[in-house]
Amino acid sequence: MIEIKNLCKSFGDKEVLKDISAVFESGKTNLIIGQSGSGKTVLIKNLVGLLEPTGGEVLYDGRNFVAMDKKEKASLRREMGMIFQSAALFDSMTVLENVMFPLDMFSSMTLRERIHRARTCLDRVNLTGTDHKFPGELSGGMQKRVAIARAISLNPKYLFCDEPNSGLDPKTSLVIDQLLHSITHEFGITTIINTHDMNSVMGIGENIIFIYEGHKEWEGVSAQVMGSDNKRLTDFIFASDLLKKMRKAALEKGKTESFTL
Ligand SMILES: Nc1ncnc2c1ncn2[C@@H]1O[C@H](COP(=O)(O)OP(=O)(O)OP(=O)(O)O)[C@@H](O)[C@H]1O
Repeated sequence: MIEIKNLCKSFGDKEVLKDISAVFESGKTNLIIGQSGSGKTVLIKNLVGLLEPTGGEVLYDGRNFVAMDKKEKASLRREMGMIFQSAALFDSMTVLENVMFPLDMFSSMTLRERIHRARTCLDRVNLTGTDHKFPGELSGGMQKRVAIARAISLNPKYLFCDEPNSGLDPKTSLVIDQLLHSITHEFGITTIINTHDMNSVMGIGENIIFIYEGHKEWEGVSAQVMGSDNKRLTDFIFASDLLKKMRKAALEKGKTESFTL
């Protein structure tokens, strides 16, 4: 579980995160949503230590990350997996080498054990047999799955995903969402996903934090989005006329709980 308490972040006079408190539970897909520029990436960067908060606490299962020294932070970082917007794979390395990279860097496993572990992770994301391919030979969805395999190679307790569906078609995005969801449940990971994807919100939003201009405007689960009377949230989620009409029709039929995009 990750808990943030009164988190603030400013750049000079510019206040980007304003007193955000939230709990991200383990074994759940926690989503951070919000308009472009609302502060989602800055929030994730504060969580993983790429930025220092101006105020507040970040607690990893009770351990205050902000107050840790460099060595303690480095050790906690080994419990984190990260998936970036672009899959951020090493183009000159094979798929297997990419997945082995964190193991090479941070584990004391033998070569045989590292290969075995990397292959197990590739099997888990349905990429058996792609060991010797290079990222450039794979589709965008397959590259994301390699990135997921790499992110779980060290058995992370915490998984951070920045826009995991960017650049993917809706069907492939669903595959990635389902994979992240099932891995999260299977291994009891605290997963935090920064997303714009409304299918993800409705499909895997087990805990949703909606950030508006740097503050937490709303939180809930996907089944509560539809019936919410928070106008900023519904304007954001149901941005197009088509979605507004679908929401209206579903509300009229009283189908707020079962609505999916
Ligand atoms: N290093 C920085 N220095 C100054 N301002 C920054 C810095 N990083 C981010 N910001 C500002 O913080 C605000 C929030 O940015 P952030 O990248 O978190 O938005 P976002 O919600 O992730 O947007 P998007 O969905 O487009 O990625 C923006 O106004 C941005 O310009």
